[in-house]
Amino acid sequence: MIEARHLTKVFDLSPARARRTLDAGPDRARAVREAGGVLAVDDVSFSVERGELFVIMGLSGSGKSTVIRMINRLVVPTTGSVLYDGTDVGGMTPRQLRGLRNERVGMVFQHFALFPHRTVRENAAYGLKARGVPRRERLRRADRALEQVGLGQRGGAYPDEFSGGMQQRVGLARALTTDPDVLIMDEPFSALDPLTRRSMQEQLLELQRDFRKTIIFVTHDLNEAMRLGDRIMVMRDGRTIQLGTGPEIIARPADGYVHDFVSDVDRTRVLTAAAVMRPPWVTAALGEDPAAVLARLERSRARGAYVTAPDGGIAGVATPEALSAAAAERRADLEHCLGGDYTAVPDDTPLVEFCHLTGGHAVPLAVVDRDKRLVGVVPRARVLDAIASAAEDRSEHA
Ligand SMILES: Nc1ncnc2c1ncn2[C@@H]1O[C@H](COP(=O)(O)OP(=O)(O)OP(=O)(O)O)[C@@H](O)[C@H]1O
Repeated sequence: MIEARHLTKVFDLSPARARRTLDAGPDRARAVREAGGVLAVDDVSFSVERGELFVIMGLSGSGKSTVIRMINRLVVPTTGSVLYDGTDVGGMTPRQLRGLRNERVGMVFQHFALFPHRTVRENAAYGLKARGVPRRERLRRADRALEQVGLGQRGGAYPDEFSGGMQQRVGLARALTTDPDVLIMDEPFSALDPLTRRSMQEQLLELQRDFRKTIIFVTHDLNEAMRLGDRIMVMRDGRTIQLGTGPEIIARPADGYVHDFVSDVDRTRVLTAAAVMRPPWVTAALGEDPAAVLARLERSRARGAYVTAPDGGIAGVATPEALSAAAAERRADLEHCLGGDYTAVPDDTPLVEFCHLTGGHAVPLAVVDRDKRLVGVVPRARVLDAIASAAEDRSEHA
């Protein structure tokens, strides 16, 4: 949906001089600095899929805001380009660019002004006025957006009756009224207290589950990035140092800087079942011969076989005892062997939520995908390893 190619931005030099300086030698940052400029973003490339929540994370001054401002060309890149749905934003006419900013891309900032003398509903509808949408339609859309952010009944209130978190929801509602394809959120929750922040994050995830917007979310808080991001791009000094999913970044930090950053994160909340699972030892299909499955079980010394139904979902677990009985009775399929007891969790369940479920059954915890198909298993030892390494990391950091 959005593709950024080799974005580079130099401030405080003319574009021509900036480009000459960038070409001057290998140490671009230094060359720019010596010429009196600031290399805010240096050769950053990424693409954001439709429906993805893409997080850009980095400390203050790492170039995050400059990157997102280049996406809708509020900042013009020195070199590089942005493609929006395949169209080069740099080649858009002023009119197309206005359309992009007003209708297709919504923005939410950390601080934005609500009009104190207007109701929350009117505030939420504000963005539509400039677009010439009739008043009745404006208010209807504002009500719908307020509903989406959990303020459905409060449209008649005035901003000063609202807490910081509620005001920020009004800002989000304002961005949603135009039903944009993409939402760009620049540190939207940074000014909120931790509890409110947490509840806003949950609200955003809920909104995302229901509406699947394409969201680019900027934050300097790694825990927030991990909680929200489908993928996270870590920036430092204008460059991308790592791009991946939260569990990928935790498991394999690209360098010491990212490692130091992630050692602060509570891994038990970030590591998912998918990140710690391994392939199941023995699986079987419902129509199979019990004797053959029993032979496989004995070879692997597993204590049960996960049996899948024709639709791919788990039908149950066949234990060695049930399989031997069926084999003795010369039964032709596994239908009557499904006695084994097991538990399954979705692959995106965090470790902290499933660790107590392991070890309670003869077979390891089953991990299933969205269509309830078996994708892996988590034996108890795997969980203990993951928790131990999480704890080790925390004590190292302390
Ligand atoms: N308009 C500008 N003119 C000159 N320098 C700028 C301008 N905007 C940003 N910079 C510089 O570019 C670098 C990157 O800034 P940017 O605001 O993109 O970082 P950031 O990661 O978003 O930081 P923050 O979280 O503090 O907003 C910084 O050194 C900043 O001082």
